[in-house]
Amino acid sequence: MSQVKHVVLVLSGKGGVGKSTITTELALALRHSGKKVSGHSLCGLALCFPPCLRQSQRLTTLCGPQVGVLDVDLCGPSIPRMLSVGRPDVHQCDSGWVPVYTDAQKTLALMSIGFLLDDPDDAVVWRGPKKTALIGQFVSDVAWGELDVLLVDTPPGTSDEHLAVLENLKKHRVDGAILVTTPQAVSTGDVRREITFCKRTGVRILGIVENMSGFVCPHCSECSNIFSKGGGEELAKLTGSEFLGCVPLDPLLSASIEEGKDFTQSFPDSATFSAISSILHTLLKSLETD
Ligand SMILES: Nc1ncnc2c1ncn2[C@@H]1O[C@H](COP(=O)(O)OP(=O)(O)OP(=O)(O)O)[C@@H](O)[C@H]1O
Repeated sequence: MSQVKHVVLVLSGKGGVGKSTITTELALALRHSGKKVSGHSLCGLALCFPPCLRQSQRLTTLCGPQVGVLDVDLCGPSIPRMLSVGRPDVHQCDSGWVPVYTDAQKTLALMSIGFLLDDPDDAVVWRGPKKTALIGQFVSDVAWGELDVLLVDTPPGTSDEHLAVLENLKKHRVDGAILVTTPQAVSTGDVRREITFCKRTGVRILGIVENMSGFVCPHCSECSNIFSKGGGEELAKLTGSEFLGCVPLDPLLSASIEEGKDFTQSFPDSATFSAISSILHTLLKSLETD
C-alpha cells in the first residue's frame, strides 16, 4: 500500500443503487483519461499525443494513471464480472498476492473474493472475524505496486467489511468516501446513515453521486425523470457535502455492465459518459486539493 497515492471508498446505504457500476466506470474513465493524479508532469504530455499513440503500450506505461479496484463486497462480488476478467487464479510473488490485471499494460489492477472462490456459486457464509481477516489480507498482502488511485467497492450499509477496511488502513491514509444514492428518499435516507458513519469514523466525504437519475431513451437519447431527480443533490446541500454529479439510468450502460464491455470506450460521445467524466474530474480535483 505504500505506493498507493489515493484510497477512495465507495459507499451506499442501500444495495442495488449502483455502487459497483460507479466504481467500475470511474476506474475505466480514470484509466482512459491519461491524467496522472497528484501533479505528475507527464500527464499533460500524454494528452498532447494523438489518441492512437496515447493508447500505445509505451505511452500508457509511461503516462497513464495506474488504477486499482479492491472489491470488499464479500457476499456479492460483482467487480470481476463487470470488468470481464473471468476467474483467473491469484498468484503469489515475493511481495504478496499479485492482483488480477484487466489489460496487458497492467493499468487496472483488481482484487476480489470472486477470484478466490472454487465455485462462482459458492456462498460466503462467514462471521465478522473471518471477513475482517480476509480484508486484512487484501489490504496488507496484495502487491498493488504503484497506483494513482485505489477504489474500494464496499457492500451496502455500515458493517464488518467497512470497519475492517478502515482498521486495516489506519497506517495508510484513506482519502475519503464517495456516497452513491438513487434520487428517491428511500435511498437518500439511508445515505444519511453513511454520512453519520463517516463522521464517527473520521472519513472525509468526498461527495455524493446521484445514480439512476432520469432515464435516457435508447431511441432518441432524451432524458426523462421516470423515477425522480434531485434527491442526491438536495441531500448534499442539506448535509453540506459536495455534490459530485448525476448519472442517468442508461440501458447502454446497463448492457455494457452485463456484457463486461468498457462503456467509456464504446460510448465516449454519450451524455452518460460525459456525466461520469465530470464526476471523475470533480473527484480528482478534491483529491489533489486535499
Ligand atoms: N446508471 C445506470 N444505468 C443503467 N443501469 C445501471 C445504472 N447503475 C446501475 N445499473 C444497473 O443496476 C444494477 C445494480 O447495480 P450495482 O450492482 O452496481 O449496484 P450495487 O449498489 O453495487 O449493488 P450491491 O450493493 O447489491 O452490490 C446492475 O445491473 C447495473 O448494471
